[in-house]
Amino acid sequence: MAALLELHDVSLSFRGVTAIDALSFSVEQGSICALIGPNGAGKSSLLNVINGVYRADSGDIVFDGVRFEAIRPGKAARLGIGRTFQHNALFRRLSVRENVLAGLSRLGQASFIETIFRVGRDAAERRTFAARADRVIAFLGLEAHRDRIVSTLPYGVQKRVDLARALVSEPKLLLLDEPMAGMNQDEKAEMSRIISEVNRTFGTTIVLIEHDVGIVLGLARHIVVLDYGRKVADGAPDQVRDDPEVIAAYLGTVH
Ligand SMILES: Nc1ncnc2c1ncn2[C@@H]1O[C@H](COP(=O)(O)OP(=O)(O)OP(=O)(O)O)[C@@H](O)[C@H]1O
Repeated sequence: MAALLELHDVSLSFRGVTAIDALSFSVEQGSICALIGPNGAGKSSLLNVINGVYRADSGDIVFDGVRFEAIRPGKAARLGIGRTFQHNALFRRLSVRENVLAGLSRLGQASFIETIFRVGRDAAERRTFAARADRVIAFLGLEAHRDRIVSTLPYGVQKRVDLARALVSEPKLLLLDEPMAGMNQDEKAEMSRIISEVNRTFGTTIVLIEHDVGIVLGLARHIVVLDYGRKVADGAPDQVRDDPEVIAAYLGTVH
């Protein structure tokens, strides 16, 4: 299958500290790719470069046939790059539905406020967006929580709301920054099942950061291992698991 995402020699540093060091790899259309590596390896920075939150110092990215050196986050979203964050960036005082609708605000004609509060100019757009939000809410099993205020929900449910908000724009590429952080084993298994189902049902290509190697080996078809911003390994789970450099750099250390 063709690559949906290609990184070519991407580098990024913060005041002389190298976060990403001449990194190149590709992610196949329709696959689940996991980024693993110790704290500070550059994983979150890399997601930030791909969706335009950070600007790389050098190198370029090809996404769905479009080559860019830097991109604005809004443009990345419109091209089909969706994103969740390591620490939920949800609107805590708004309902689940309003948060999911917020994921559509960059796509329509209406303003952000008009989109989440379902008021304003374009009634047809409002109806389409509301139907899309409700479909994603149902798909992720969030119906019972639809009108509840996000801050009142358990953490595991909030992580699902974050995923719903990213998914509602129907991204081609979904970047998930530690979607299972802080979860117990049952919640991780449930989130892992949901991520697989999103991938299977919608064909969404997924790049995710996850520290639990057991989960990663079961979920991802492709694993990229980073250490000090460099690529240590890149391949199928079996290859990566048996790579001596990976064992030394990551699997051998307790995270
Ligand atoms: N905004 C920033 N300003 C300065 N330095 C930063 C910034 N973001 C990241 N860094 C530095 O870049 C390096 C890579 O950090 P990054 O957060 O990308 O790693 P990570 O692999 O995601 O780590 P973790 O697993 O802890 O989330 C680290 O040295 C970090 O301190």
